[in-house]
Amino acid sequence: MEETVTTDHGGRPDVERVVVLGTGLIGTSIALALRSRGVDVALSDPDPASLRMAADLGAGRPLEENTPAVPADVAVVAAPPEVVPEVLKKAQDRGLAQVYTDAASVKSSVVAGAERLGCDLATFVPGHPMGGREKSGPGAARSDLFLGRSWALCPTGKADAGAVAAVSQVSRLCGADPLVLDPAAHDRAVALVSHAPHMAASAMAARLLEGDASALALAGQGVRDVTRVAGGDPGMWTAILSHNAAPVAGVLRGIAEDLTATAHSLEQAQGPDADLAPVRDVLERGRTGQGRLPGKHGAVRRPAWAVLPVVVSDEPGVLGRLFVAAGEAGVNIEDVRIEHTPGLPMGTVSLSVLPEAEDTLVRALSAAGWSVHPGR
Ligand SMILES: NC(=O)C1=CN([C@@H]2O[C@H](COP(=O)(O)OP(=O)(O)OC[C@H]3O[C@@H](n4cnc5c(N)ncnc54)[C@H](O)[C@@H]3O)[C@@H](O)[C@H]2O)C=CC1
Ligand SMILES: O=C(O)C(=O)Cc1ccc(O)cc1
Repeated sequence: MEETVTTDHGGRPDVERVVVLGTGLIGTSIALALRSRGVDVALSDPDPASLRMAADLGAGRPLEENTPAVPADVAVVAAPPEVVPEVLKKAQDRGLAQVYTDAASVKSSVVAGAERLGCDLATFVPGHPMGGREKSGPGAARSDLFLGRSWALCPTGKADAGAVAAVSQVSRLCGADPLVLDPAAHDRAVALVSHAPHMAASAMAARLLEGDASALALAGQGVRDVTRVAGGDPGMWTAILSHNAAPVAGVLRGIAEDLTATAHSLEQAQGPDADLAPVRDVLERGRTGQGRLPGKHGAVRRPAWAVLPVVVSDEPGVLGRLFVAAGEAGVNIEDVRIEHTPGLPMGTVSLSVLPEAEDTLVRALSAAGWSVHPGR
């Protein structure tokens, strides 16, 4: 059961004041996105270093200790899944907000925990933003993390319609598309599209421990794509997997069957003309499945930045000079990616800029003697 949420208030948001409890990657990213839309944000985290960093990044101001005179519109619990129910209960008891949501990657266990602790389910709309990174903490936060992503909302039957509308608006303010589904359906879906893929990536990445340095030196983009998410925090992922154990185990069994059949077929193969039908079957189904993922035809709305590769020599100060040259041309660098081939004295710095600034930057850098490669 699922439905898209049509409650769109447009214009000036009704959600004007938000409290974010947990200022790690997700909490700080939500807070930054809301701040960029003019929302007043108060922050809280038991780790003072995380809280200070989030505040320094402009994600909001620290939440005052005492009970607020006026509750915020929405409180977002962006803490590890196992503590979400208790954080929610304390927040509701303090009257921090009129409506509550969370960001945990699992939903049935959070709802069960909230029920067990006697949380008010009329004002709680469990949520899950489907944007993330393989890094933790506020230092990895980005205001555009949720742009064009789905944001699952899993209200129980007891939730007020106004609470669902308010949380839906929070998701839209972060640039995401809210999608309502029940907690069990959510957990089955994310087992397939997030949790089992994470475990499969980790299992592949664990094989890399067996490779010697020369094997790893041959690694190209393919293995990096397949293993990227394996860089996530093992503690957090163990908690996520343990809270969605049966659905994830089911998907992993299917993967294991395909891999076992593939390995068996390859072991039986006698020469290049061997019948590899089982292998081909997995490859065919894999290609069809990959094609079912939305995104290729425009579902993901990331900012359309122009990317300008600049080949630079690997020497001290070169990045500083490049950034100064861009600044002198009046061009703001939105993002930067550095690729350095070990053993070579050169590297490529890819500068992301607003499309309308690209020509100016190309002209200015070329005139100053930089090796720019637009359109690559
Ligand atoms: N990492 C990812 O890509 C995604 C994670 N999520 C979910 O978002 C939640 C937060 O994950 P991340 O931000 O990645 O983790 P993180 O490790 O970057 O941040 C978690 C923060 O929660 C704080 N925290 C711990 N106990 C707390 C408590 N009792 N009250 C308030 N804050 C507390 C920690 O001090 C830390 O700052 C998790 O439930 C996770 O399942 C959802 C979407 C994506
Ligand atoms: O890194 C990615 O591509 C992700 O999809 C990250 C992610 C991790 C955990 C979630 O609960 C949701 C999204």
